[in-house]
Amino acid sequence: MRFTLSPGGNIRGQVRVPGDKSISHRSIMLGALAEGVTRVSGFLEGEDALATLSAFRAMGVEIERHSAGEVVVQGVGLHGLEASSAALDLGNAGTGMRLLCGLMAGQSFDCELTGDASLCSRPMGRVIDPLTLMGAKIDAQAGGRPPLKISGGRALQGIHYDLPMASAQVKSCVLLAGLYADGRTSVTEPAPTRDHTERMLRGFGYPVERKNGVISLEGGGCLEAADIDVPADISSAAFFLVAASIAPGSDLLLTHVGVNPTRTGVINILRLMGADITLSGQREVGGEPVADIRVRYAPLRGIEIPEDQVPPAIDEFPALFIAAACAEGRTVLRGAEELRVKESDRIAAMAEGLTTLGIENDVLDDGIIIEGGTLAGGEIHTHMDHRIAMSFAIAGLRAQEPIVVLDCDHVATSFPGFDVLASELGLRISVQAD
Ligand SMILES: O=C(O)C1=C[C@@H](OP(=O)(O)O)[C@@H](O)[C@H](O)C1
Ligand SMILES: C=C(OP(=O)(O)O)C(=O)O
Repeated sequence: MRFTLSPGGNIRGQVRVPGDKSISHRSIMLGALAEGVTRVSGFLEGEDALATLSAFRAMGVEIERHSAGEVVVQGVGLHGLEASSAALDLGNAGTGMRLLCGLMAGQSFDCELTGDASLCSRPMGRVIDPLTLMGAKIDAQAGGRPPLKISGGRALQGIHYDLPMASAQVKSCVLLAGLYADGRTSVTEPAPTRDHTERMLRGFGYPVERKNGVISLEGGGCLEAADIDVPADISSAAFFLVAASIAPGSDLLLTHVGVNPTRTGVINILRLMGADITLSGQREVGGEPVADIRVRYAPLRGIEIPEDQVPPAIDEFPALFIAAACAEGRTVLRGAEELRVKESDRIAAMAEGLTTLGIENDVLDDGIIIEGGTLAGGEIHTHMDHRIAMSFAIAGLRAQEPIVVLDCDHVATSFPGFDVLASELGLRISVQAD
């Protein structure tokens, strides 16, 4: 599937984008391992979260899908999973695989985890290392890549782990393994990362402590089922925050968006660039802060992105690079080497596409320098990365000529229905089969 963007247009209206991907993965995992029935609403029916759902079904958990976004998980308790007869296929999802590694390390049975070509090229050493220290046995392919074979029946020991990189996936993996470990498991992070795992564990009645930057829990407890209302995904809303900011005449209301402070880097960065973004109706839903976000067109200027905003905006940089391309002056990003190990190398993939559109940029090991300018048209390669596809789609609003975005199938991993919603809001997008 490819997107064709006709130049111009603006973004107007009101929309609730699909559910948060991080919270959707976790709702299935913790719901499955809880005692009792967990009802999830607002679940993201994207391929990544559905792969996690299928993995737990394959391990004997009854999970019903009702009307849009309503999912009912019949918890089996921390020790109630059954061995799957086939490898568990996590598709495109780094989150699914890395969090599952932690949980599977604590089971009594062996399992194999696999995924698509993108996932099988991503580094898993970052979770294998701490899990091995805890006593797990995990065999990987060359370079610590999937497929992974995780041996069951290992006695795990609580450890303290200093995360070498700011990664919520690694933090969550270690904490989830800690549920099965003897004694206390604790982590420190080089910078705060999304804390949905900690919040949801607490919501399921499992004590998680945070003291002087050390996050810890004691193994051997149990999870009690709790209902979960998944907020709209700020990472999906981000495409429209940028789209409305760059297209004159835009005025958009994004409703019920998750605004957990570990996720709002995109709002902070856009505001530093001059964006007109206001939050209203701030409330808490199931332990997660939620708000309605209004965004109106405003001229943007280039900035040096503060490094402390990198973790809370980690998935939003492809979209933010489009904002930088449309801004007046130079934008500099450093300290973001993690972007190189996402679904694609997002620094390289974005630099390539920006160059195609005539935007000057310099690639750094850990970031990029982008000179704002005029966007031409051209053919963009997504490297099978959903966020690259949607970022170049919104670039059409400011392009001089049509943009064709090739290989857009992966958009369904995080944002099913993106093209329809974007078109309703004013993006001049059409979809063709490859
Ligand atoms: O924990 C999570 O749900 C996620 C953590 C982040 O990955 P890292 O932990 O690799 O930074 C993010 O990029 C990913 O989309 C979702
Ligand atoms: C990096 C992402 O997801 P994951 O690591 O779960 O594949 C993302 O959605 O941008």
